Amino acid sequence: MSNEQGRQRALIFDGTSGISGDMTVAALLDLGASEERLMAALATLPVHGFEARVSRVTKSGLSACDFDVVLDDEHQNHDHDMAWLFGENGTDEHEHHHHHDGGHEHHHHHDEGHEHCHEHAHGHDHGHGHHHAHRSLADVRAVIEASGLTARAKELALAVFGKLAEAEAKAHGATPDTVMLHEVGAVDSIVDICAVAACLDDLGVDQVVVPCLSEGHGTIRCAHGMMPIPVPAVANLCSAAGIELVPAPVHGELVTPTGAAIVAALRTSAELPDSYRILACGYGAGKRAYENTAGVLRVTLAEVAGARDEEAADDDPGAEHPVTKLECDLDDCTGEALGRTIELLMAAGARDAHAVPVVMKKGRPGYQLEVICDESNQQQLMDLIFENTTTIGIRSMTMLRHPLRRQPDEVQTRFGSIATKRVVLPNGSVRSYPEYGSVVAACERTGASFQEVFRAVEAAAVEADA
Ligand SMILES: O=C([S-])c1cc(C(=O)S)c[n+]([C@@H]2O[C@H](COP(=O)(O)O)[C@@H](O)[C@H]2O)c1
Ligand code: NI
Repeated sequence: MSNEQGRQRALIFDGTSGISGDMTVAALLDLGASEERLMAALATLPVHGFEARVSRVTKSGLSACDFDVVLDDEHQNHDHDMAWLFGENGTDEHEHHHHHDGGHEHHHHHDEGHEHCHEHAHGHDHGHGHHHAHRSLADVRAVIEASGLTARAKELALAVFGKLAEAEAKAHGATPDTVMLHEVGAVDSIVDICAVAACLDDLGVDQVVVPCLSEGHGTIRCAHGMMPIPVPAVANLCSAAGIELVPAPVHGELVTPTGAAIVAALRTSAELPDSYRILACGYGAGKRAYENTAGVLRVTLAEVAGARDEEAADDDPGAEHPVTKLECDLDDCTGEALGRTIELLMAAGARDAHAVPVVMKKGRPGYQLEVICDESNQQQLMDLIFENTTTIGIRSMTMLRHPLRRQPDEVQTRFGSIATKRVVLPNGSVRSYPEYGSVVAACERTGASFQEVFRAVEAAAVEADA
C-alpha cells in the first residue's frame, strides 16, 4: 500500500482518553472512512434489533464524530448509565450523547435477519430489568462469516474477537472456545467491532501505531458484578499484547475490553515513527462523562517512511553498519500465517523479511523465516513472530551491512514521472533502478504493462545519466 515514493499510510492512536469500540469507529469515520459503505456493510450483519447512528457532538469543546449503536428495548444495556456503572462513587453527571451542535444524524435501522446465538434474559436483578445475549466465539464467528463484509474486514473483525475470547477465557477459567461472551458478545459489540474492521479496510493503511493507553481506577459494574479497573479482560489483553497503561486521574473505566482488543489485534507498532506527515485527524467521542479527560479518541492518518525510504535516509548510506538478523525454522505453520507475519514485519519496520524453503530434521519440509532489522526494533519484531507463527524460539545475530551509496531520484517518461533509486558502484559508475511501487502506479494510471513502463524508465535513466 506504499505510495509512489515508497511511503506508507499509518494510523496513530492517541489513547489519552482511553479507547472503546464506538470511539474507534467514530474516529475512523471522522478521518474519512466511508459512512455509506459502512452502513451498507452493517446492513448485511445477520443480527437484529439495532440502529446505527452517526452524528457530530461537542466533547470538551472539540467537534467530534459520535457513533452510536442504539438497541431496541429488548436488547438494551446500561453502558452509558454512569450511576448504574459506578454507583454512588461514580460521576453521576450523564452527558447526553444524542445532543447535537448543528450536526445531523443518520439513522440506519436493522431489524431483519436472524441471530446465531442463544439469547435469554438473566435471572439476576440490578434494579434494571435487562437482557444479555450470551454468545460463544463460534456464535460470533458465524455472524461475521455470514455477513457481507469484505474478506479483509471479516479477517480483522475475527482477529479482534479472537483476542477478546482469549482474554475472557483467562478471566473466567475457560478456553476461548468454551467461554461465553457477555456484554462483549452482545449486538452492540459485534456492530462496533465489525464497523472498526470495515472502516479500517476502507481507509487502506499499512501500519497501526498505538504507543500506550490511559486508564482510570476504581470499580465498575458489569454483567459479572463489580469489577476492579482495569477490568480483568482489559488487564489480560494488555498483558498478553504488551500494551502499556498510563494511570489517569479518572474514577472510572477508560479502556473497555473491546477497545483493548482492537489495539491487541490491529496494532503493528508501539513506537511512534521518527517523523510523519499528518494527512488528517479524526476525533471519536466517548459516551461516558468523566472529569479530567477529553473523552475523545484521536486517530491521526499519517504518511511515514516505509522500509525502503528509511534505507535511503540512512545518515551515511554508503557506510557499513550493524543490522540484526532474526531467524527461525517452521515446519508446522500455515502459509497463510507465514504470509501474514511477513506483511506485519515489513509494516512494523523490518528492513527485509522472507521465507526460504528448507528440509528440516526428521525430513520435514518447512520454511526458514529470515528477518533483517535494526537492533532498536528487534524486540518488537520478535514479539510479532512469536504472536503470529508457531515457533517457540528465535535465533538472533548481529551482522554488518555494506550498502552501496544510493539516493532517491525520478525520471520523466511518456507514462509520467517515475521514482528511481540511483546507486553508485565502487568504480564510480551509476545504476538507476525503477521503484517498483512507482512503476505499478504508472501501470494502473495508464493501462500500460509492467514491462513497457519498466523499460521506459530504464531508458530514461540511461539518457539522464549520459
Ligand atoms: O462481557 C463480558 S464477559 C465482560 C467481561 C469483563 C471482564 O473484565 S471479564 C468486563 N465487561 C465490561 O462490560 C462492559 C462493556 O464492554 P465492551 O468492551 O463491550 O464495551 C465494560 O464496561 C467492561 O468492563 C464485560
Ligand atoms: Ni468477562
